[in-house]
Amino acid sequence: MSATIQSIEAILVDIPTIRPHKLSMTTMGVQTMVIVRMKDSEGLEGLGEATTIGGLAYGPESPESVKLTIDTYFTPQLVGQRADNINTLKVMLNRSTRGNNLARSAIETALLDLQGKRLNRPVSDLLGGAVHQHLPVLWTLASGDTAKDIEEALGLIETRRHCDFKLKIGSRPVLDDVRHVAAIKAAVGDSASVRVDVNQAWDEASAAKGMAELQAAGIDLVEQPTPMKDHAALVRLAAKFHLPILADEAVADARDMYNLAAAGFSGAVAMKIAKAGGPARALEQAVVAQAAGVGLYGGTLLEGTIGTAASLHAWSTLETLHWGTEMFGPLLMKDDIVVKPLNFHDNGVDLPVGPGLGVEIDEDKLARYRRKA
Ligand SMILES: O=C(O)C[C@H]1C=CC(=O)O1
Ligand SMILES: [Mn+2]
Repeated sequence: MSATIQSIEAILVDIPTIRPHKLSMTTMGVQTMVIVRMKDSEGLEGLGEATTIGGLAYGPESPESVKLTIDTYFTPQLVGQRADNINTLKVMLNRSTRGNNLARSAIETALLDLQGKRLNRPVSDLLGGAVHQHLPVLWTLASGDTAKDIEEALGLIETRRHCDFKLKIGSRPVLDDVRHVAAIKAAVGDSASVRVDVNQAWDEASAAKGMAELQAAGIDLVEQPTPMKDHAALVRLAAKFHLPILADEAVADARDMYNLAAAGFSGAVAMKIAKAGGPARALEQAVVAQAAGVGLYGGTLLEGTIGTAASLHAWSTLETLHWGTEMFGPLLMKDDIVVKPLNFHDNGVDLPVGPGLGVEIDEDKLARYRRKA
């Protein structure tokens, strides 16, 4: 008799950030995680996580809506079902519900963790096996202050915690942003790769102006300069500049990747388990990108350790991550809710070991940070 799903709990957890994190659409002082605890009839527990950025500032799902989707729509369908056939469960949810990929990702992650624990194998094995045990991780500079960003970057280079940086821009006039970026690039030098994320803030003309200046300043990559739905602008900008573009909000899943590549886009894509609807679904997108010659990058929605570990298991199965990863989410938070944090060293992070995700909840910490009302 196979184990069945007995209960699913979706818990809102609020953890302050180590400093204000300033993006084009909001400034974060706290990160909210939706932690999923899925129990089966044999007493095993699968963990999942969904995050977004700034409530509804980033996209159409909020932490609160993710919890509601899971509690009201997913849980009643999943409880009582066999836990071990993940594909059948995903087909069931796909037929009865649409969108809500953040909630879907937390559920797929919890199912994979449960399956891994049942089989005594890491999640990466369930996804075909890890090619890498240590993955490169960049850091995002987003204090909003050029001098503070430079100090932060030099400290991280010194301790070999990170050697590459992504700068969040787009909230100031284009040329002010360019000055900020160029000053940081000059301070960190040639050995550090410096990229920018505009989070859709520019129109096409501003993007053309900004990209010309950023190319001259030695910037390596420009992430989502223009609005997500304007695929044509991304294609035109990619054709105009040597400076490559990283598509983020424009590409959630394999279908989006196909559409953008078919429209003539060249560059790279930020894969995120949250956007795609789970670690396995993010890897479907990777296959399309690889076939189209689009470079791969392991992206984050600033997940805590559970979501970051799930992403790492997925990215570890890929031979080449052309632009590395940004799986630093847990380091942006003041505290963690797991017993053993991830091991960040040598400009990267180790893939966690052990069955499932290889992550265990610290019950005291969870009790402290879970939302009370
Ligand atoms: O890429 C994004 O838009 C989201 C995120 C990733 C790193 C970071 O600082 O913000
Ligand atoms: Mn981005």
